[in-house]
Amino acid sequence: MTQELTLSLVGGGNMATALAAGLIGKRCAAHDVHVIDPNEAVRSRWREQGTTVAAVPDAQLSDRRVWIFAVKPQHMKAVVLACRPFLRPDTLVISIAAGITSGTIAAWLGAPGKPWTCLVRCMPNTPALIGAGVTGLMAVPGVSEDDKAVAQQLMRAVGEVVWVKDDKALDAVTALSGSGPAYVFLFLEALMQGARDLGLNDEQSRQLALATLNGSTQLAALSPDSPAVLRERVTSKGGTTAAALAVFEQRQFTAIVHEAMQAASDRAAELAIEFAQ
Ligand SMILES: NC(=O)C1=CN([C@@H]2O[C@H](COP(=O)(O)OP(=O)(O)OC[C@H]3O[C@@H](n4cnc5c(N)ncnc54)[C@H](O)[C@@H]3O)[C@@H](O)[C@H]2O)C=CC1
Ligand SMILES: O=C(O)[C@@H]1CCC=N1
Repeated sequence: MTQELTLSLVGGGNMATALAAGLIGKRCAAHDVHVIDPNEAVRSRWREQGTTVAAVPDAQLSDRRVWIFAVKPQHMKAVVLACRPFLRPDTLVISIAAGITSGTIAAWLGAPGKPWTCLVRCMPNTPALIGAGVTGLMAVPGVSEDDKAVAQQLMRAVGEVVWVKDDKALDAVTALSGSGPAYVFLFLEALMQGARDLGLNDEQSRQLALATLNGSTQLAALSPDSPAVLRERVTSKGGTTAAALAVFEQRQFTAIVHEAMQAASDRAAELAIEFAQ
């Protein structure tokens, strides 16, 4: 364990669970994690893991080094304001909520004209559950190097990290790697369905589709060549791949992906406005 951190996890749902899978045992002990969640079933799950739990924040948590806010964007304002009385001026706050800007959160936590400076916005993704996540991070102006290092250390426990410069870039991260696992799962589902339609059984479809995605992404990561070059090497003139790619092109696959990512990024910007008031 590089550094034992005391942590308050506000919201104990899907993403918090994925983060905790990597953090507990690596960056903090289970008993150093306190989960705040109004849902008793959620609390019970965390209790079984050895964390402490509560339905609401309280003063006993004031000495926690880091508070991670992992509630839905629509709950962020009420939850942040409810927690604010229990934060010390040097408490590092990490928000993983999509959209809600660092400026908005810093204003909720700070005093008029004096926004909170111990704040890092992060956009992790669910492969964190198996230590294969990637997290985009951005720090507000004035954040200390120590706080940035702590945030990075936490997120490194569940995968790779990429720092970006502002909220707009973090919305782009959201559209790529935050939401991205869902795009990949959709593609995987489509490949498996296509294989079944061509006569393969469920197990064969699953094994072949997963190994294809896995092998191709590993090859792309390790190869000095671009994805376009790797794609061309699969594509024989007049062959099967060319026939398939012609359909992708005709149906404007690249444009669809582009449009989908734009929609995700636009939605992040909308959430920022919708739930900032
Ligand atoms: N699921 C994902 O892939 C990712 C989610 N996020 C962000 O993480 C946040 C949480 O998302 P999920 O974990 O998917 O949602 P979720 O619905 O699984 O978890 C949210 C949790 O917050 C709890 N909650 C509701 N009101 C609360 C309150 N007043 N105090 C404390 N806890 C409260 C709920 O009971 C629930 O357990 C969102 O803001 C989302 O944008 C970020 C990256 C990826
Ligand atoms: O769908 C969402 O809004 C969240 C943010 C990124 C992944 N899930």
